[in-house]
Amino acid sequence: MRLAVPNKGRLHEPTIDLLERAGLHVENGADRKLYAETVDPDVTLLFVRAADIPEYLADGAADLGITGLDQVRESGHDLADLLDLEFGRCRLVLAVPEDGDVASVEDLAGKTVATEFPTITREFFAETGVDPSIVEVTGATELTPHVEMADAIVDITSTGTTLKVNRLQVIEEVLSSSVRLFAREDVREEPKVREIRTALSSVLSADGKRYLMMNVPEDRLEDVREVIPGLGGPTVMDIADGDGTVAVHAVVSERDVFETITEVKKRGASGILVTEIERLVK
Ligand SMILES: Nc1ncnc2c1ncn2[C@@H]1O[C@H](COP(=O)(O)OP(=O)(O)OP(=O)(O)O)[C@@H](O)[C@H]1O
Ligand SMILES: O=P(O)(O)OC[C@H]1O[C@H](OP(=O)(O)OP(=O)(O)O)[C@H](O)[C@@H]1O
Ligand SMILES: [Mg+2]
Repeated sequence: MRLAVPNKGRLHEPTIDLLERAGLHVENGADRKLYAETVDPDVTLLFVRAADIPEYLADGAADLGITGLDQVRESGHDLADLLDLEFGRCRLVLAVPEDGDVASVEDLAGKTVATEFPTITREFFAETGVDPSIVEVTGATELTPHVEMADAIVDITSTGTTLKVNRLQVIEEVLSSSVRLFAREDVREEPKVREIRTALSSVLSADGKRYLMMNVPEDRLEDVREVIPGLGGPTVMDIADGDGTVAVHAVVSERDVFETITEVKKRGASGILVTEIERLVK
């Protein structure tokens, strides 16, 4: 099974980091290598440009891929969107000069729009019934309205800084994107694909969660139970020679940890331990 991942750019590091945390350790993945083996003999990584990943999947050169939804939409390929990996969040927006004469989509009739995403942009305008000319660029799109190349742009924004610096304002959102695990439709049900999806999902489920362990006098157990927000009920275990004390383990949200500790202590808990969770398979 081949998994295509971004070879550089902002998506490379978080992708490798996620694979490592999911236990899919990358072997011999030295810089400049175009592919690498993983700890799983059945999974090979291909290092490819984020924009090319959909094509690799559609061609059958790779079975799975990690890239932005924007890239898959732009490619026009029909791929299975298996899991939102919750990074690379951005919006594709239609933006115009702050002090210009375009204030709405309708004002773009007969005008020009510059973009790195011509397919998505054409689809967007096809739905509006307005038909501007589309100029394709491969970067620095925000410059084009200032050099009379375009009247508007369709480009990525996340913090909004680049638009602001270039005195551009958003008039429409075209697409909301994030990085996802994609598969070719014909392999989506394969056991190995499910296994990889579960491993990645378990890392996301563990994010922001802590494992809480404590000793509780048996006769206070119900009081303690009441204040543990937990994922399902807590696990209660007998302690050998516990002398009326049981061990209580629970998964709680990181933001609830402080208050939970205060509350369980009040109710007689002792020996409280908090640890990080690497993965949580539901
Ligand atoms: N400012 C941003 N904030 C969040 N996500 C972004 C941002 N810019 C791009 N992305 C996401 O990252 C993907 C790849 O963008 P990035 O600029 O890292 O790679 P690239 O342009 O392909 O890199 P390179 O041109 O160096 O190969 C985009 O398709 C989008 O999904
Ligand atoms: O809203 P912001 O946080 O300012 O981010 C938006 C900018 O980020 C991306 O550019 P990138 O840094 O990838 O440069 P590139 O055009 O060279 O790919 C995108 O094309 C925008 O220009
Ligand atoms: Mg970029």
